[in-house]
This record gives sequence, structure tokens and C-alpha cells, in this order.
Amino acid sequence: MVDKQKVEQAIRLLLEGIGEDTEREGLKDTPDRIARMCMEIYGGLDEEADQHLAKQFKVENNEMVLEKDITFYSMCEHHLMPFYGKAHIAYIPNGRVTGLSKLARTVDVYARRPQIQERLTVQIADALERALNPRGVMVMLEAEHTCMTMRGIKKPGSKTITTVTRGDFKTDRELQKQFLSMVKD
Ligand SMILES: Nc1nc2c(ncn2[C@@H]2O[C@H](COP(=O)(O)OP(=O)(O)OP(=O)(O)O)[C@@H](O)[C@H]2O)c(=O)[nH]1
Ligand SMILES: [Zn+2]
Repeated sequence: MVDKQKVEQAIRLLLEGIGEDTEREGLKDTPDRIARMCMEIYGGLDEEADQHLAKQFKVENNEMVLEKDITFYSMCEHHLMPFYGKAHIAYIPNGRVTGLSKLARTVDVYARRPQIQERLTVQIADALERALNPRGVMVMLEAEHTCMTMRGIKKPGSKTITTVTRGDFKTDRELQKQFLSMVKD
């Protein structure tokens, strides 16, 4: 739960710390704005994806389901700067599928926290495994980290790609290839 008052105090201190005048017109509402923004961008801390993924439907056909190009925005926990990109999620059902939008909701729940990309990838895969007990899961995230592009090493255009494979996707190279070619198209 975001403590709005604490965040406001912290932002006031930060602005003082960088030598700004917290009372000037453009900045006086900034602590309140950022506290409200934190409720949004860190809102995933109060949530689990399980409640979303509980929306399920029976299926006869246990072929791969892939939801690709799910745009996400998260915050790098080392610098509190955004990293953002696309998530691609596939699973092989085991008699049940979840609502398509629930895959994107799952991404949002775990993206809206201070994160590292590797953990975000694992948490999405874990949630799918817990909820659906699928025959396989594969998650790939492609993202640009602003802590790498606008500061520090400053490498604009560099991309970080992370993957997690579980079950059939771990053992079956052909399935992995199929995932990769479907993601690329
Ligand atoms: N593995 C991983 N590293 C990340 C992620 N986001 C940021 N980082 C890295 O976290 C590291 C933090 O390194 P530090 O040396 O403690 O911090 P720093 O002095 O600001 O480092 P530089 O970014 O190299 O200037 C950096 O190498 C970042 O690139 C992420 O999602 N996953
Ligand atoms: Zn960072």
C-alpha cells in the first residue's frame, strides 16, 4: 500500500536535495502528483495475478496459445527509472485456458512494482503455472532500460531480452522455435 504522505515528504526532500525551490509554481504540487503516480505505477504491489487468471474456460484442443506484443512499463529497482517494451506469453493448455486479457493483466500486476526484468519474466511464468497447470509455458520480454539509455552507460537502442521456459517448452526445441518464429512474424 503506497503511503501517500511519506512519498510526498520524500519528494519534497528530493527536490530540496537537488537545490530546487519546492514552493515555486511549477513544483508546489509535484509531491502530490508523484504520490498519486506512485499509486498507479506501483499498484501491482497490492495485487497477485491469481485472481485474474482464475477466469478459465475448458478446452478440448491443447495446442499452443500465444499472446504477443503486450506492451508493458515497469520501474527498474536499482535506479527507479522506467524500463518498457513487449511481453510475449505462450502456454500449452492442459484442458483449460484463461481469458486472453488476463495474460496482459498478469503482466501489469508484476510490472507495476520496482523490478528487474529477469524477476518480472519469472513471476509471469510462475503465475501461469500456478493457475493453469499447463503442459508448458514460455515467456519472453524485450525491453529498453532508460537507466542504460539516458544515463550511465548511455546506449540508446540497446534492448534486453529475457526468457523463461517451463515444461514442454523446456524440453522441446521445436516448440521453442515455433514460439520464436511466431513472435518474429
Ligand atoms: N540484471 C539486471 N540488471 C539491471 C536491470 N535494470 C538495471 N540493471 C543494472 O543494475 C546495475 C546496477 O549497477 P550499480 O553498479 O550498482 O549501479 P550504477 O553505478 O548506477 O551502474 P551503471 O548503470 O553501470 O552506471 C546496472 O548494471 C544496471 O544496468 C535489470 O532489469 N536486470
Ligand atoms: Zn536501472
